[in-house]
This record gives sequence, C-alpha cells and structure tokens, in this order.
Amino acid sequence: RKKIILDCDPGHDDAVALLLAHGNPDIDLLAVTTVVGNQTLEKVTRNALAVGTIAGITGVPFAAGCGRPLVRSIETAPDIHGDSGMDGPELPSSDIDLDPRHAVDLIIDTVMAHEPGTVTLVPTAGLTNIALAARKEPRIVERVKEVVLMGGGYHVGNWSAVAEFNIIIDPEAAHIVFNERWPVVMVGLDLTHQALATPDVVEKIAAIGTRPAKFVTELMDFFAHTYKDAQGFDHPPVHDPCAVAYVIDPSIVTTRKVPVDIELQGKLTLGMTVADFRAPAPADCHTSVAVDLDHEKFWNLVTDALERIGDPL
Ligand SMILES: Nc1ccc([C@@H]2N[C@H](CO)[C@@H](O)[C@H]2O)cc1
Ligand SMILES: [Ca+2]
Repeated sequence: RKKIILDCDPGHDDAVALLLAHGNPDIDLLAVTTVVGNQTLEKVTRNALAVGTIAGITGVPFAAGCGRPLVRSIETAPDIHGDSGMDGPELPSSDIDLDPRHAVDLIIDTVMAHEPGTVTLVPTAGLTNIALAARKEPRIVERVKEVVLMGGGYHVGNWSAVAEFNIIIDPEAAHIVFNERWPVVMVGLDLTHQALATPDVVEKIAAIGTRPAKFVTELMDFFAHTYKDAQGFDHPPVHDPCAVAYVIDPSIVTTRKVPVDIELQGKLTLGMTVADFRAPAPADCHTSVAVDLDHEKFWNLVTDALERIGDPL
C-alpha cells in the first residue's frame, strides 16, 4: 500500500481527495493535516473533521497547521467554496479529536517514524506547512518518497493570469518546496481542468445511494454553481483528488520531467510556476508536471472509493 500524508484546506475538492484517499485500498492514509487556504484555518480544520466523520475515518491523526502564509497576508476563496469553506451540504459536528501536535510536527514525526523512501506527501493546499516542515527537520527532504502536489499550472492560472491559488497564496513557501531536492510531481491546473464533474459523473456518484455519496453530490452542486458564476466553467474541475489518483495509479496521468521554479518578484507573474520545456531536461531535474488525465479511470477510482466506504454513520 502507498503511505501518504494529506495536507489540505477543505474545500469541496479537498473533501473528495480525502474520501478517495480513505476509500482506496492501495492507500494507507497516515495523517491528515490542515492549513489556511480556501478558508481560515479554523474553518478548513472543522471541515476536514466533518469529512472524517462522514467517511467513518478512525485511527488517523488529524492536526491543524499554519493559520497564515509565511510572509504575506491571508487570502481565502469564499467565491468558490463559500463562507464555511464547504458550502452546500449540511456539515455534521465531529467527535474526532484533533492531534495535539501542530501539523508541521505531525508531518515530521510521521515521516521520521516510517522507513526512508516510503511516505509520499500529498499537499492539496498552500505549501506553508510543507515548507516549514522541511526547514524545521531538513532530514525529511531525503526521507520523503516524493511530493505529489495539486498546485500551479505551466500554461494556466486561476488566481491571476499565470498563477494558481495554492501557489500564489504563499509563493515563498512554494519556492522552498519546489527548490528542495525531493522529487516533486506538480499536478497543476493544466491537468486538473480535465477532471470535470460533468452531470453523468455526478449521476454515477448519486447512484451509489450512500450518505457520503449524497454528501459529494451536494458538494458538487454548490461547486458547479460557484465555478460557473466565478470562472465561467460549465462543469467544476475537481482538482485535489487528481493528486491522490496519481499516487494510486500513476498511469492515470502522463507527466513530463521539466525544471519548475516559482516567480517571487514579478509584478504580473508573482506565484507563477515557470516550467522550462526546452529539451533536454537537465539530468538532475527533480520536478515533473502532469499533462494528460485518463478521465474515465480517474472518476472510476472516485466512485469505487465511495462504494467501498459504504454508509459508516
Ligand atoms: N478558484 C479556486 C480557488 C481555490 C481553489 C482551491 N485551490 C486549488 C485549485 O486552485 C484546489 O486545491 C482548490 O481546493 C479552487 C478554485
Ligand atoms: Ca485545496
């Protein structure tokens, strides 16, 4: 099984990523950590615990992390995720107790407690926790198997013309993460804009007939409306589970090995993930970007995970 830590900011698509990670039999979800992003730390943490309860997750530590970026001020995304950060469905209160540690410490402790090269970090939010973990315990950099992150875009932006939300809300953190020597797989908007929750996808999920499945359809209904109003999409792209899907089955996504670095000075380009496609990639290139998604295989993973979760409540 593939061991992962999910660092997230639920978030409609983070919720689907968490359900996929929990429901898929090839994933061993070691820990769930939260960070400010789509909404404040308090709200995204509450949302993560609510999803944990809905999915019947037990025995997995949840820890809250940074409440603001390293340098810049907080920027949330209520126009997409609503005031709660997960508007749409009724959110249950959760009886899951937060781990007393800060997310950065839970990440470090978890990586150091497992064999080198066996733990994959899956950030689906701003990279503040991941950057601080690498600075506090540099040994995790060579110990982590790889960092498979939802973020960035080599030809697409959503928070500016050329920058993606998870990167631009904490570009200094992203610069740290992309410049450490660990392998980084960037699952950016170029890929995730292919993961559209079309009506037939939502119908397949609804047909599962369980409360977690109904929860996902309610999330998708809200997400579809805000994505239409805010970004003019006919169907919402469900970004975050694409990163988890890549860990489960790398064949679902084609990748290109290219140098990627983060723009920190640009007036128009701050937070841009600058990918250099000039051939050949340097031999020591440790970054790659996701290009094409197998849409059917991807959504089959999501429905399969929901079927396996069943109705825990
Ligand atoms: N407009 C918009 C803003 C933020 C997000 C969140 N950031 C990433 C996509 O940019 C995902 O992780 C998602 O949770 C999605 C859409
Ligand atoms: Ca997210």
